[in-house]
Amino acid sequence: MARDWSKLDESDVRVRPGKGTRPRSKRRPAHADAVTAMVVGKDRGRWTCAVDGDPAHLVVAMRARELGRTSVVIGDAVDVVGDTSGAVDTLARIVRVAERGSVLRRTADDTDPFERVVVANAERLLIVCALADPPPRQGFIDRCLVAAYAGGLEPVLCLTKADLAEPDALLAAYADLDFPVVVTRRDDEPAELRGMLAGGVSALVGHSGVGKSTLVNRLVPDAARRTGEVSAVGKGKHTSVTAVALPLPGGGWVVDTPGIRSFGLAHIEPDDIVAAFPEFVAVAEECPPGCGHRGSPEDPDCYLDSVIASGEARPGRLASLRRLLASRAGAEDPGEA
Ligand SMILES: Nc1nc2c(ncn2[C@@H]2O[C@H](COP(=O)(O)OP(=O)(O)OP(=O)(O)O)[C@@H](O)[C@H]2O)c(=O)[nH]1
Ligand SMILES: [Zn+2]
Repeated sequence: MARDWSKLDESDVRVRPGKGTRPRSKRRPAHADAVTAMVVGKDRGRWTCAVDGDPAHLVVAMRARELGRTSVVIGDAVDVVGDTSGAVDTLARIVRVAERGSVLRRTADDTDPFERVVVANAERLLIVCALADPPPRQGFIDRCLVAAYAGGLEPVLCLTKADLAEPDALLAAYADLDFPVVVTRRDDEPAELRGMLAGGVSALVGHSGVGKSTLVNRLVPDAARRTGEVSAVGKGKHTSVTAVALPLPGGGWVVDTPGIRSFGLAHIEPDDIVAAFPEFVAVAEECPPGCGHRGSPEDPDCYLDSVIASGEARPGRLASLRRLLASRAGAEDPGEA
């Protein structure tokens, strides 16, 4: 997703053919007065941006014409010009979008064949999964992990409804993956989770009914009001909010992603997943070209097993890695994740 901004600035140069001795191009100032902001809401061609990341300084902006159809999503770091006071009925302009540090893509579906980025620059992906009601689905968690690792986000697994079932079996299933797991229940303060989410942007995913709203309302005391506010600023109230970043009282943001039921994994290469398992990276380069690293029977010449044989990695790590590779390949849980 790296963009070359020097190139993009050249779209500022307007060439007028056939005007005699007039200068054939005019270089506009490169928006020296721009302020930087984080996109926290998106609704029908209007973006809500927090100037300098300040949740109290929200500005509604449109996309400057020179950006064309450049994608601008929640979490993007943007440069904004024009009236950036945030006063009612003002409209600023987004003139630049910074290179993204991480991306979360939703999967293509019937209404849109492209895997679009829904959240940019999130530090972590909070995978919310109920221990019961609805029953946990490991296939879903695995696909979320693939999306997180490949997109450059740190996964955090949040197991909810601990009053209904024990977390032991799920904890065991992920013990080899070395990412943080937190267990919550509605009648407990989510203090540990609060600590994990402090600072940076956390994107939240989970099936309907797992307790995301319950959690968000706990973490962001005025979440309901803010959701309305962000969608209402400047344009009147709309209901079609796709994703919204909500400020955490202790700093940082949570992004709920309603409607995101699965992630786009089609563009992900096996090596993108291996990259999240440092002890296998070097050896993976010795595999035959195009190796999917899944071992027999899919990749009988895969070299990763040698790391286990030499004792440099735990067998559980390779098993977990291969489970994720299978998940990416759609071997498990095909269709909806
Ligand atoms: N027993 C129990 N029920 C819970 C817990 N957390 C949430 N629930 C219940 O589970 C149901 C779904 O919770 P929500 O917070 O609405 O779930 P959600 O993930 O936001 O669901 P959607 O809005 O459909 O995406 C509600 O009836 C909650 O009261 C919990 O820790 N224990
Ligand atoms: Zn291999």
